[in-house]
Amino acid sequence: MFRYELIGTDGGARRGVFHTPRGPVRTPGFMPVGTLGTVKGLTIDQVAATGADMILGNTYHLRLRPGHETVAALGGLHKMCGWDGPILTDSGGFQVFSLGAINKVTEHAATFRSHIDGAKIELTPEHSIEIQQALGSDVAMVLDHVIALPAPMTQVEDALARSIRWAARCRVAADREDQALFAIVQGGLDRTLRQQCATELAAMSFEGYAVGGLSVGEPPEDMYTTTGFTTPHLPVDKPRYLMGVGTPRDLLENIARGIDLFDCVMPTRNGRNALAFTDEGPLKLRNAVHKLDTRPLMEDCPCLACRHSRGYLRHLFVAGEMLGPILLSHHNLMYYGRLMQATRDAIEAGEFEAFKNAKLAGWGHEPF
Ligand SMILES: CC(C)(C)OC(=O)NCc1c[nH]c2nc(N)[nH]c(=O)c12
Ligand SMILES: [Zn+2]
Repeated sequence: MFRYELIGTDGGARRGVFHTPRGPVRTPGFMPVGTLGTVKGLTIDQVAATGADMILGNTYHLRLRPGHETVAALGGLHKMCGWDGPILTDSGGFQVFSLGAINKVTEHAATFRSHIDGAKIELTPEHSIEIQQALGSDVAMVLDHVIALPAPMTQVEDALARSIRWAARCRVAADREDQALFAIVQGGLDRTLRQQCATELAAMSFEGYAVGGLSVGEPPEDMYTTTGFTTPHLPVDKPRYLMGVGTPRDLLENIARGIDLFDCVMPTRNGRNALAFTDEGPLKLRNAVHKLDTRPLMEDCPCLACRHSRGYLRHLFVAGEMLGPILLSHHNLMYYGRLMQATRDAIEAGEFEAFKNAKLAGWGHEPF
């Protein structure tokens, strides 16, 4: 049902394919975020046109609205959204700790109040799996205890140990052959904790391994170092997924350290806010400098925005037209999708290092 095929490597970078019942996921690959069953502002066909093989949904959000039973009644997440490719759902671990009015975490569950109607919800590892099975995603994530960094080492260790126990409970509860289960490595920025956690989870059998608890605002170099000493302790024959990451630079630096999959709201959220990703670095399109610029964002980009001038895109944002966020979201996802395609080609050609350095030079120092 699920198999990761390693096609080749170039230094620490891996070229592979993650085979799923709903089709192959080419790696390195980027997953557009479709939190509430929609990649905000784009039709599912426009998302497919960006080259995405797998999209992400969120257990926490869909559990609150419209509810996992409603999604199931509408035929499941694929049918409801009209996406027949692979879907990965996050377990709620991150969202509960970053969105939910968290009351308490016990060994049994993370209990929180809905940010929509204040309803009290008890998210146990078993309930998270139950929701993901009702949504019918192809890849489910274990429920992890995510804590904001920086945090005292005792807290990091306590959350890590609970995350491992919860991962074991998710493994027991997950009984759908057609749904893969990915584990999540936590441990802050600590080498020993990260390696211990990776080793322990690798000894349990999961179809893939995520690195969580990063992209937290720590300096990018600390994230890269942490990824670098974590991935060597993960199975070679399973995909590695760095959650919630990141900028174009983050993607290439982490691919160089053995990461295969990414998800991030950056391209879509920044697209809605008039920031365009290009090979010369990000452009803020509300800036008056673009007012009379007849050039597209990028000459060779096949997206819906690049049929127009920068001046027109600026006008749409200044006028508050809904087309602005739609066009720029499409461009940014196309940019990430084409960056991943070019990366896969560079790894196959054994030219990844030179490719990465050329991209970094073009981007300059992003203000992220
Ligand atoms: C900012 C803090 C440190 C809270 O977490 C992260 O940025 N962590 C990255 C992240 C994104 N999505 C996730 N989903 C889950 N289940 N667990 C995670 O750690 C993450
Ligand atoms: Zn474009």
